[in-house]
Amino acid sequence: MEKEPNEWGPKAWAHLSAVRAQSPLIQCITNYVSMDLVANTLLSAGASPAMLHTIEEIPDFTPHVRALYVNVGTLSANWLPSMKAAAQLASQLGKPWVLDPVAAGASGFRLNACLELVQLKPTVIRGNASEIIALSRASVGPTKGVDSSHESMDAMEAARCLAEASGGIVAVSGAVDIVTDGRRVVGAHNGVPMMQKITATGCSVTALIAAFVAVDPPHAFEATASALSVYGIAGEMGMSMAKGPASLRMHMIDCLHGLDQAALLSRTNITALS
Ligand SMILES: Nc1ncnc2c1ncn2[C@@H]1O[C@H](COP(=O)(O)OP(=O)(O)OP(=O)(O)O)[C@@H](O)[C@H]1O
Ligand SMILES: Cc1ncsc1CCO
Ligand SMILES: [Mg+2]
Repeated sequence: MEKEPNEWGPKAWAHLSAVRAQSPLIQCITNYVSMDLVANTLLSAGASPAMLHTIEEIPDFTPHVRALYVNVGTLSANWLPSMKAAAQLASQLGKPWVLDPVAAGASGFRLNACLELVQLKPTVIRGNASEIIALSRASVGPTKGVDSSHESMDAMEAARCLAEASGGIVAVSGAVDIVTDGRRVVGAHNGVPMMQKITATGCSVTALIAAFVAVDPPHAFEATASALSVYGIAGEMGMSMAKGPASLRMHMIDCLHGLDQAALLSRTNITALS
């Protein structure tokens, strides 16, 4: 899609600059597969990650974080109470929290866990198309597990419904990243297909959304679209040096760390979809 010059480049730069200046502390209750890439993505963006998940620590630690990130990727029954307790406390304290409903439709247990977490009013939910469709319909179904079997555009209506039902922002990643608050819908057109061949890039962009929302809680919609675009730009710039998924992973971290204003302003590609 042709890029239109608009106000999104400066917004994305303002968010990234604020993360770099403030280094917000982000509590991450995330899956085992993603912990390393999530922490490195947050650090390279300028945020401060902490992977604390045991329930005993939540009353002391969660009040000090700027945002909470909950990801159900390697869910087990003994982790769910921590996720709920941290989400509940974050909500009570007026802190943003962000949900990644990995493989939401893979089992009844996982779907119910995600629906219970949605009841705790996440500021943002970011999933791939299959995850957002499963969550919006509250249905367990044929699934490719953590990967999507739908295009992001197929999930636009599901995303809008879920945003209305949850009262938060919903983002669907894919070739076009869709962001909606139930009324407005924008698409972020950055990124490269090879990002799907690196495990936990989705988990990592959700964590980046938490960092961007942490520095601008009143504008969670804008912060979410900005984070998706910035991560996509790191992918585009990294791809020009990469030989495959493993080196793209490394170059993306470097590019996110080094991303400057000129590159960001010229590459940010966010457009209205409704
Ligand atoms: N076809 C594509 N073109 C460009 N960028 C893409 C494409 N598909 C995915 N991406 C980007 O890759 C990142 C991960 O999105 P994806 O939809 O693969 O997440 P996911 O399925 O939740 O991944 P994971 O579960 O492995 O963390 C996002 O930043 C997204 O914008
Ligand atoms: C592969 C995988 N399995 C559970 S979580 C995860 C990381 C990508 O979502
Ligand atoms: Mg995912």
